[in-house]
Amino acid sequence: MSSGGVARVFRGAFAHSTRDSVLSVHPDFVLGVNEQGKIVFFEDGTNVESLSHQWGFETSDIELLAPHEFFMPGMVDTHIHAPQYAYTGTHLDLPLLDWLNRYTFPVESCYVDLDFAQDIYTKVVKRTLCNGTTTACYFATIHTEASLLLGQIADDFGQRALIGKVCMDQNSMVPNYKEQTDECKDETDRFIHELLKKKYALVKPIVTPRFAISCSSSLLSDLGKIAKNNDLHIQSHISENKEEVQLVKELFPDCTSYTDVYLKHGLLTDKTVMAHGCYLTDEELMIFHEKGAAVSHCPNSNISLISGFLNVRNVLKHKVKLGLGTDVAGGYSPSMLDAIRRAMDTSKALCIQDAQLQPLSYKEAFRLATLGGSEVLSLDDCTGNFEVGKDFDALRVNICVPGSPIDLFPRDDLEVILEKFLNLGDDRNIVKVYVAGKQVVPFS
Ligand SMILES: Nc1nc2[nH]cnc2c(=O)[nH]1
Ligand SMILES: [Zn+2]
Repeated sequence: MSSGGVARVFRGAFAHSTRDSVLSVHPDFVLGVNEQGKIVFFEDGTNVESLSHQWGFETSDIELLAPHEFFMPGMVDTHIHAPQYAYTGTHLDLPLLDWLNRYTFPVESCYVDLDFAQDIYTKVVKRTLCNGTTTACYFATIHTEASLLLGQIADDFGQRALIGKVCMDQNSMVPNYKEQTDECKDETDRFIHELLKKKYALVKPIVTPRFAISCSSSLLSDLGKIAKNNDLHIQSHISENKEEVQLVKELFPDCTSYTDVYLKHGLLTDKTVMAHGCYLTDEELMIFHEKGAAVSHCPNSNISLISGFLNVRNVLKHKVKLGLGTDVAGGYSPSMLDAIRRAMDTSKALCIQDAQLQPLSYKEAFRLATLGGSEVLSLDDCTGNFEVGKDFDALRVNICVPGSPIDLFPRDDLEVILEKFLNLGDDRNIVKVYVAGKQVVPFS
């Protein structure tokens, strides 16, 4: 395409969320992307002639979408365990703490083997990208080299990612899967500095205490300081399961709540994302709000491990930032479309118990999977919707691909098409994926 600051122009249907609107649909819009992958205009299709003069492109160079196609923002998986992809879809017969000891820790300890890591990490990055995850917030394992490899693979395939080397210095059940406190702190420092040194445009480190049960107070404090000194994101788990909440109470008797454990160790900031939160009290949610910390709702995992139901309405009522996570492999699906569906199911299950509650709409679930996720990861200045100035992270969705699981009817408008895709669609319908303006699916 001609120069003048625009590299690609698309025309067709777009759907996204904005700060003011949970769903905004545009049946005929034009969007321009510059060489840096940023959106430079997003306007009504009737403005195409003036835009072509202003930006110096030929209208014949515009990529036109078919009537059964639309663009939506790429989805943000705010919580996924890359190493657990090795056993996704299996081992869902135990509650959280037994599940960790019996299945998770033994598998994660294998990532000292970089060939094994290379295979699984390549597969999880490819699988999530094909399913429309343009941004992923990953837990890796305790191994620095394998965690760096995950960063390299995400960069190679063009996925936007936060990568966490897992920190844990307590593990009585699988004692070979932990580090000494000093070693864990030093390796975390090394991981952060090595990853930052790579200068990957879209891949950054995130400080990752596994959860309060796996970490000594001294390690938690060190990690809080590392995050502060380097202005880094933080991720962990909180209040996922009742047995876990009880154990945290016993391990940290000086703390008034699970939230207080992270708060006292400097781990609750406006760049923190905590997974699950099923049993957070209103007081704890108020602390989340005050600190600007976020919750990752992982509904598939919450049901699969029989952990609990997060009341999304209550989290939103407290104005706590909220997004969705697959939580592979506690959640058996790596697809954010599944997270959207399970979030709506969970909300409806809660409505069965409490008729006063308003169920989550598909529009709200769509927002959580896109703009909400970007807010959770404090990346909403560069991704999450199609606002001018943001990176073009997008899915080109085609409802009528061969073998499509969706049937369209003549009266189906764009909102209906979107709702059908969210409820019935899959990776066959995601014909192209863009991250920061670059086409990353189909793979080159
Ligand atoms: N679902 C889940 N919860 C956790 N809590 C601590 N570690 C984990 C994990 O790997 N998965
Ligand atoms: Zn998790």
